[in-house]
Amino acid sequence: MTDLSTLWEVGLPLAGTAGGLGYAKVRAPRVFWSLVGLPVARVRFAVTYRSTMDVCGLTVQPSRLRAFMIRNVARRADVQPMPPKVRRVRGSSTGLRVTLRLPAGLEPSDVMAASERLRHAWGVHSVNVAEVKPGFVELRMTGYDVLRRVKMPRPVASGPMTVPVALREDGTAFVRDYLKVPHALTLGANQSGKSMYQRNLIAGLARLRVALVGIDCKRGVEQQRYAPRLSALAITPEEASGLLEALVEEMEARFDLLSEHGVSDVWELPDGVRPVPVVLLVDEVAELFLVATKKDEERRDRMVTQLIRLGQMARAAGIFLEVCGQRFGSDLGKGATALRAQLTGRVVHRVNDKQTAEMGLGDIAPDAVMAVTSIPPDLPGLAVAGDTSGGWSRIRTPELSTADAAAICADCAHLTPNVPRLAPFRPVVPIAAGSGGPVPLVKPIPATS
Ligand SMILES: Nc1ncnc2c1ncn2[C@@H]1O[C@H](COP(=O)(O)OP(=O)(O)OP(=O)(O)O)[C@@H](O)[C@H]1O
Repeated sequence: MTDLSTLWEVGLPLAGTAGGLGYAKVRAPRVFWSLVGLPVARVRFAVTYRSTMDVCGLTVQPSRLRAFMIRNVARRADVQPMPPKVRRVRGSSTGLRVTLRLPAGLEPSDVMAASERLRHAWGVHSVNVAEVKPGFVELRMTGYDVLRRVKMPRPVASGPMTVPVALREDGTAFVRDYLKVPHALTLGANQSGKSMYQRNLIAGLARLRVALVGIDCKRGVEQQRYAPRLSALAITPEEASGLLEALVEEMEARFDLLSEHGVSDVWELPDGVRPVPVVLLVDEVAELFLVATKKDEERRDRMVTQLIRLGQMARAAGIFLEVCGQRFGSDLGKGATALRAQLTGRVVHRVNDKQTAEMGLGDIAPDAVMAVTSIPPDLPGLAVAGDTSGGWSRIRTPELSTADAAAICADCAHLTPNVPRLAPFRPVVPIAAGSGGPVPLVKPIPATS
């Protein structure tokens, strides 16, 4: 009887705890990592650090002076190879971050090359290595697959033109910063998650003091719902041509303004004079390249030339491009590769062939092409983001419904600037579906241009 009651008193709570942890591991990996994974990883790291670095080839022989000190001051006969010095260890709800000071003879690429071995040695989901400053690297370990269920970290970077759009596999936010990377291209096959990416971007941009301009030649099926927050929208190639012409005129007028004030960038202008930044969102860029007649061909050539001009010069005038499509190669027609070269931020979702992955990343981050071809179809929204530094990372957007994105645009409608040159393209605000009435009227704030 006593045995039975002891078993009941001790076994039941133990079984409950084990069951709870097993449930948390699957359903709430963040909680499981914080309660179990992180303490275990910390201990494992502390106990095995030196031997792991040794077997991973990340140790160097100490300098002669140091070897002399070890022998004569510390009175140790054997002089062991030294691993990088651990400067800081920080745990988080997604992983563990360790800052290392590299000894002479080791460089960040040595640690990057060993990241897969380190991951296995410490039993974590991934190890990403980032150079934080010369001589220092940060090991960003994640305890579980953070991209399976995306939860954006807080606080995230902020700035006048920064939008957190997705989560990186190292647990940090992937931030679209237009001042660092002014123009970008997003590629992906059908159902790969391009629209979700655009939705997150628009929802973030809607809250900033920027003019959003849309070109969606699929008759506006994607962008029409964001109309309350759009300063201009074109839904046919004819309208797109006129809108691009107006944008180029706007850019030229802004250059006149820069020249009047003797500055080379809108951000150098005084606050009261600076024109509002403009972000042009082009959905399914291939639609702009399609031609049926000779007349269409002329219009296409004009539009592509205008887009290339914007790509080459508009950054200084505060006009940024965000282009999206399924493919973007020379097969689209004249000017496609010249335009692509201007779009230096790249996000490539699952694609149908290696060639498309190469179109997206081959010219800026060749190592990332393989990563794109291995994106599984059961993880829509997973993408590879690269930039001209050659660096790349896997990212995934949080889920955001079209209704929620449209509601954010409607809530932020009062932030919609009226850019006079783009006024003829101002979209008609549609009746909100199911609301039984119109969405709040747009209250334009006067443009300063
Ligand atoms: N980050 C994500 N997390 C979860 N589900 C996602 C994510 N991104 C996309 N999805 C889902 O995948 C499906 C396709 O997404 P989306 O419409 O964004 O793809 P797309 O590339 O724009 O497709 P298409 O070109 O056919 O319009 C949708 O059902 C969407 O809900």
